[in-house]
Amino acid sequence: MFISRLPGSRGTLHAMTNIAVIGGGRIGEALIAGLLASGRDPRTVFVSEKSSERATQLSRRFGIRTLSARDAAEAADTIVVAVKPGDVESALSEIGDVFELSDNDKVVVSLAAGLSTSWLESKVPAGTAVVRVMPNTPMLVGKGMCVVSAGRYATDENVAFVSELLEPVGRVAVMAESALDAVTAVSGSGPAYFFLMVEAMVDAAVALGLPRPAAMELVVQTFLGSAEMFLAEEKQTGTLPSAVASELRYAVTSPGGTTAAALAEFERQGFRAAVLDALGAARDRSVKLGELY
Ligand SMILES: NC(=O)C1=CN([C@@H]2O[C@H](COP(=O)(O)OP(=O)(O)OC[C@H]3O[C@@H](n4cnc5c(N)ncnc54)[C@H](O)[C@@H]3O)[C@@H](O)[C@H]2O)C=CC1
Ligand SMILES: O=C(O)[C@@H]1CCC=N1
Repeated sequence: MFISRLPGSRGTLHAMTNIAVIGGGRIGEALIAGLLASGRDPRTVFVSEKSSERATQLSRRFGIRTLSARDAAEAADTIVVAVKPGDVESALSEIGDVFELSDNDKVVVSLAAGLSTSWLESKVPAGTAVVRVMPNTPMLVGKGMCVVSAGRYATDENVAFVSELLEPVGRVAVMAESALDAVTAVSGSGPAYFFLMVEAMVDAAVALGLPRPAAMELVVQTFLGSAEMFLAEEKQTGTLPSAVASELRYAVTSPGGTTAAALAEFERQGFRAAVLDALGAARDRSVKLGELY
């Protein structure tokens, strides 16, 4: 069910592949920025964006062409749909006849939360290869987490192709589609939980009398360094068991010390229960989004 690859193991398969990104919003931009920062030729990326102001911004920022959804899809082998779930149907209808007219097999990659591959397949000509991906915004800096699931007509080659296309923007895992609602709750929405924690800690630090810029530096560097410790462990041992989190936490927690006092307060305030309920709510919302359209 789970094949995970570290970034950096990319091949050359995608050097010449044209990619159409339909929807140049936050996640579309993160993908484009990550792909270009990794060395992809801007002439191989097209964006279609409803807002002309946004389209101009993207084209200026990245030196890529902005086209209509139909023209972008026609020019590309890989069509990435990066619009809100409620806009996916109309975006796909705009490119409808491109599949029939084209002599190459195009792959449709949906980044939309909640929408199943079977629903997506019902909006494109029968037999079209559809791959569902749950990305996250750290793609912007090449540190994304993308989980890839194959639709009914997507071959192993299609999945390998899409995985390789995404490797330059972070880590890629292949999972069964049944996992994707939970994945969305964990890694798709996850950056927002982290940013909330940063905000909360910075505000708390200010309440303790630290200047806000210093508080921000302390918090961000602490999280960055802590995350790097996991990577160091993985590099050293080749695995990342969840017990590593406990061990690293124990190493900070002196008996009767400051950390133990803080952790006891987190437990008293129901921190773990809040996390459990929050991720459950995100998972349920993803399921619901799939039923809405
Ligand atoms: N923002 C995030 O962190 C993540 C978002 N996603 C998924 O990515 C999709 C996009 O989300 P965001 O980028 O946050 O939304 P967004 O609202 O920032 O971007 C969507 C963009 O699509 C454009 N658009 C709408 N219909 C269009 C059409 N027919 N043709 C061309 N452009 C069109 C809009 O003008 C807008 O700029 C959603 O389906 C969401 O579930 C998935 C993972 C993470
Ligand atoms: O909030 C959302 O619906 C999207 C999907 C995952 C992250 N952002």
